[in-house]
Amino acid sequence: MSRISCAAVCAAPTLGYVSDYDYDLVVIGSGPGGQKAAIAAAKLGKRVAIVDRLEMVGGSCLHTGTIPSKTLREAVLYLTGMSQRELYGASYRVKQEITVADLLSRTRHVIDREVQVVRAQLQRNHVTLIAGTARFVEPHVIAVKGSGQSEQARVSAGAVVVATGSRPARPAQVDFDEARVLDSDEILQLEEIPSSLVVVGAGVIGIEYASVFAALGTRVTVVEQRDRMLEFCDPEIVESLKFHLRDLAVTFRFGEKVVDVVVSDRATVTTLVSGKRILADAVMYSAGRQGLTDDLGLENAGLAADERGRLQVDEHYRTDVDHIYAVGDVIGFPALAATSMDQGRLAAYHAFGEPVRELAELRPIGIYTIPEISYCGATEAELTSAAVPYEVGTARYRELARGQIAGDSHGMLKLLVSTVDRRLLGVHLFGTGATDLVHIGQAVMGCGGSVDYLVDAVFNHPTLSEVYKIAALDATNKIRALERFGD
Ligand SMILES: Cc1cc2nc3c(=O)[nH]c(=O)nc-3n(C[C@H](O)[C@H](O)[C@H](O)COP(=O)(O)OP(=O)(O)OC[C@H]3O[C@@H](n4cnc5c(N)ncnc54)[C@H](O)[C@@H]3O)c2cc1C
Ligand SMILES: NC(=O)c1ccc[n+]([C@@H]2O[C@H](COP(=O)([O-])OP(=O)(O)OC[C@H]3O[C@@H](n4cnc5c(N)ncnc54)[C@H](O)[C@@H]3O)[C@@H](O)[C@H]2O)c1
Repeated sequence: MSRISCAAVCAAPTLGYVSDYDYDLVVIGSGPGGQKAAIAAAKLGKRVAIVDRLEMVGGSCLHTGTIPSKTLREAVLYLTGMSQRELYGASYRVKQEITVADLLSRTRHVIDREVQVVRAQLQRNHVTLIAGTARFVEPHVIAVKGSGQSEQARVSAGAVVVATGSRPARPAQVDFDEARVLDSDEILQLEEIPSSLVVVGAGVIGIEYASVFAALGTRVTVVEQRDRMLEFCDPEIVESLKFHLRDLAVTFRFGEKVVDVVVSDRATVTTLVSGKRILADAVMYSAGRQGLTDDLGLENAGLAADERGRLQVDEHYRTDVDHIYAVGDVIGFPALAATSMDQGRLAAYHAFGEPVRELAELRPIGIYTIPEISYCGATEAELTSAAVPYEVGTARYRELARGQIAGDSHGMLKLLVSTVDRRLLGVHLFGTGATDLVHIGQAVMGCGGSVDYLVDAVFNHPTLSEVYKIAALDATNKIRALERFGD
């Protein structure tokens, strides 16, 4: 175990209190939640340490989750030539035989660069990085074990932020062999691209990976116990995604549950409750995640996790023990890198009495399937059940010059607009750049803007952003027609 000290380590607290503890704050876990908690406290002049295994600096977000999966997607889009096929024809490829090495070299490069960024940020904010695995021995005392499993350090802390993240849930009856039967954290270790793959669980992780492998030419079967997938999204957009995935030879088995997976050195057979058997090169489980609290010694801190390893917190991310906070995946929903970062920052502010504003309620969802999906605000189903009258404005990328230039004819935007006061209530996107474009709608809605702003604003041409203007015109044309009918 090593302790990587930073220049001018341990700046004295500036807020007028002197602590007997080694650190004012110790953060356990260096993922997005932990990083932002540590830096926020350091910016307040606190003495901060963050504990994680050296090879995990940046968290599972950086090593097995968000960043590698998004980089893999980008590599697949580029090498398969998929996003250019509308322009150059169905047989267009940048590389004929794509190997795991081709894909992983890009992923490795991005991870290495990002680790450097995280370490540099911690260093320049004078956060001490303690390498190892942390465990509570007392509510204010944390023992750190190195790779040899022996205790290497003991540190005391005025406040603690637990940001230990999550791991994939693994059903006990399935024999994960790290070669053909894998969970979603292990999928990046595949030695070759499978020609067929069973994905168990059609949550966000399952569907993102299903679309990446389908784009690579793998025959994918998705098994999902519920009757539908991504039920929180706009059903029309989910239908469009399913259409695209089926077109890439994805088979969906909804309302089906896996009972058994048998593996040999050549293949796997997945058996469903209905009796169906699916032969495939590999199986990936993406059937939910479990908070990482098993070995944290929570009992020594006066805490307990629920059956899914999660810690309960109040609105300030404080656990039942006043000086211990928890953020990120370890507190469960929404379990996103996006939200974990802000939770970390807010927890640190609260711990040191810094005034905070609550996070804006309006939060975007981004799903990096191929094509991607993103939305913000209300869905049609929510507005209908709340009896809020609205009109829909729709625009398709194929109507945009930029859509033609980019070779995306299937992309679309749906705007949901109040017919009472013309406020924007929801935006739903499908296609190229959806996860970026959503922020235009988010900003307008966040400022209480109306559809008229989008009609009157001048947009750069040719851009995909113009999709907002066309959808806004569509919505206002419909509203006007109805109003005229009313007169
Ligand atoms: C495949 C996949 C794709 C995803 N895609 C997205 C996406 O596109 N957008 C998005 O917003 N979110 C996405 N997520 C979710 C996102 O990755 C997580 O929400 C985020 O990483 C949670 O951050 P965290 O701070 O809770 O910690 P994590 O990133 O989970 O990191 C926790 C860290 O704590 C460390 N740790 C654990 N126990 C200890 C201990 N006892 N001592 C010391 N250190 C410890 C671990 O080593 C790890 O480094 C994805 C997740 C997966 C799995
Ligand atoms: N783009 C993003 O924002 C992004 C990307 C990936 C992951 N994430 C986050 O990661 C978290 C975990 O995602 P996830 O997809 O693993 O979990 P999930 O809980 O969302 O989905 C798991 C799915 O597996 C199904 N399932 C469970 N057991 C099954 C069985 N035996 N047979 C068939 N189906 C089964 C469940 O019904 C469920 O639909 C989510 O909270 C998500 O927000 C976010």
